[in-house]
Amino acid sequence: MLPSTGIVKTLCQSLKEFPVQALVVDPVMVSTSGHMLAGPSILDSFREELLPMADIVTPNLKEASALLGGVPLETIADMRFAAKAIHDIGPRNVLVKGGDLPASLDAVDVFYDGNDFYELRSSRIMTPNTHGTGCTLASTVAAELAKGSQMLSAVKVAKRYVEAALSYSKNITIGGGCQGPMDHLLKLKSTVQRRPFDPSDLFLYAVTDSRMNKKWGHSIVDAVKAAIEGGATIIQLREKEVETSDFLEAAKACLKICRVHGVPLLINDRIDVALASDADGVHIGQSDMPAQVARVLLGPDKIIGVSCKTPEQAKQAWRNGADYIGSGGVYPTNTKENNKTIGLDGLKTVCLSSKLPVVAIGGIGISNAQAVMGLGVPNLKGVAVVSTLFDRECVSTETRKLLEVLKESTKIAN
Ligand SMILES: Cc1ncc(COP(=O)(O)OP(=O)(O)O)c(N)n1
Ligand SMILES: Cc1ncsc1CCOP(=O)(O)O
Repeated sequence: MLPSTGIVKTLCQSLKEFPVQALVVDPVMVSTSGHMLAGPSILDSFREELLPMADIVTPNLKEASALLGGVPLETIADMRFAAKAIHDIGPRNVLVKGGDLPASLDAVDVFYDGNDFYELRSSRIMTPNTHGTGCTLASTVAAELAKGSQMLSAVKVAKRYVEAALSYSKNITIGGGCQGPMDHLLKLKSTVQRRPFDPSDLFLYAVTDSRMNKKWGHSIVDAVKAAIEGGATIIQLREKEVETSDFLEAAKACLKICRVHGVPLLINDRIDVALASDADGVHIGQSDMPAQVARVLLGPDKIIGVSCKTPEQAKQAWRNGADYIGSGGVYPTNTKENNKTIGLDGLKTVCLSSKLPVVAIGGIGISNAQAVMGLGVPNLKGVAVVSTLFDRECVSTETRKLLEVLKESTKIAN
């Protein structure tokens, strides 16, 4: 929002003529650094025209106070009062940002949707580089809403993103002023601990199975080591029968090995284990934790894969913030009970319906991997396999053999 009465009036007129999918208003009047950016004359047009049209308004404490005629706002109870009072002006949702709440270690924001209050906490990042945080938060909310997120999810993702960007840029120096801007490009910089998700990681996707490991006397860690040795490009721990504490220990041990080899490690279904072990992400099914909730819990940097059998599910996965799709069973499988087979045609339909990279799964091995990759759809990036690698005595040899077949199939395709 630009801070001039004329512009606010023109904007409101345009919004009446051309309604938008969602209107996010950051009522820029006082910057994060405390500078006045607009005079009191703008308040009437905010209150009377713009706020009643807004899906959400995101004032900081000083702006909330100004919108309410200068009431002091110093506690979380005050912020709740302000959120309700601003909601009464007309916006559907209000987020009062408590970045400069006195005596608070956490950065606490209060979200109010007209029925319930939510206190959203994140750690306070001590940095002079806070220019642009409010605009970034509001823009991220808008971007999430455009992707189809619910309002509260969008706000949570935005808050996480701002926290991560502030933390990433807390020590950089830009210019000679006492305050600097935050750096939004953390995802593109190489200094973050894990490299960003690369769809080509899906090429040979090894998915573990505790029953198979038990049958062959392999520990999870040994099985993962062997798969990486054979050339697996990504690992998923799909451990349906282990205790949570054993799962967590195994995940931490596997993560060490995966990090050394630059191979991403994902956890099947268990967001809690992924969070506790700091694994690179999760793979979730249609009846697991919804992907948009997983995204809020895991933050913007973790990898999220979603199982999809239909174009509708694939479209939803995209809207929910998934990074890739696992699609199958392409062929019948004994590894997953009662799993519907979608065939090569079903796989192709899912691939063509989505912008996301896809990995095929289900009954895939040496004899049919080439037929799968030969489908020739650009976003089909690889195959995910369980029994072909892990229901075998020598996991590394089997992985190597499959890798050769996959490499051969890409040569043929090119
Ligand atoms: C890469 C990949 N794709 C699909 C699945 C299946 O996941 P889900 O539907 O959650 O079923 P379970 O694996 O939990 O039985 C997968 N695990 N990996
Ligand atoms: C987990 C899963 N999801 C769809 S099929 C399948 C099992 C794949 O196992 P396998 O590679 O042994 O057929």
